[in-house]
Amino acid sequence: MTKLSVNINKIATLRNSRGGDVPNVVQFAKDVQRFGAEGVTIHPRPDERHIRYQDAYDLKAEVYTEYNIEGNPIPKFMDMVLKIKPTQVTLVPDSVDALTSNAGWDTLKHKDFLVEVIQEFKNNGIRTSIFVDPDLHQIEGAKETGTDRIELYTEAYAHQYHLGNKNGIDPYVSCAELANSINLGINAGHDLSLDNIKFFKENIPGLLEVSIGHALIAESLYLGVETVIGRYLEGLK
Ligand SMILES: CC(=O)[C@@H](O)[C@H](O)COP(=O)(O)O
Ligand SMILES: NCC(=O)COP(=O)(O)O
Repeated sequence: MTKLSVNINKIATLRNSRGGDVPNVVQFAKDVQRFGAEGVTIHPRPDERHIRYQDAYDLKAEVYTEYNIEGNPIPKFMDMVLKIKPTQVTLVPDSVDALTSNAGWDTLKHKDFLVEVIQEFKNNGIRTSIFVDPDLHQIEGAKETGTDRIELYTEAYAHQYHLGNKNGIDPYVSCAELANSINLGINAGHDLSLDNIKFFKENIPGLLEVSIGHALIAESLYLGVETVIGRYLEGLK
């Protein structure tokens, strides 16, 4: 069973573009859970360009499925996560100005830092996951950090799948097999979509959770726009 955690960053992006509260991020989180999502993911960035730190606090009361907060564990982020105590924290090595996440951790180089941060979250009862490239050395390094799970960075898979190269899955299968053999839980995310999710799920053994935002929101627009235009036309009759 693989859980679907819906990343609602894009809802905050849309809200922020008008300065008001439409769409309402908390209401959206309540609705995706009502529609069956098994988790809600947010990835607040230091400039708060989409999800704001206040959103992270406001969501705490309404996320009754798995609450996953992603981000680079800078002091401000750590402080927030330790106060909120979500189900899971996913550590992502973003630079401050990153447009979106673009690399996994170097778990060998940053081992001491990761060990310390992960221990602090685990001491507070928060499950930990670290964002990693599909590289066997990085998976072994992740195990050494004490993390409960890894999140496989799936951008490369999604790109190759889009080009028609199904063997782009191969490094992910190898990493998943290794992770399973050393008792590391497996999550995955980034650029997963309706197009590529089924093949990924079918080939990755032990996939516990996927977090999906960008494509899921774009697909929702396309799948909903016909209905909404019909309703406007009704209203304009
Ligand atoms: C870790 C990851 O792949 C996602 O959290 C992604 O970074 C979403 O963040 P943005 O919505 O800021 O692109
Ligand atoms: N952890 C990945 C995530 O939350 C969503 O990534 P994307 O679907 O917006 O690329």
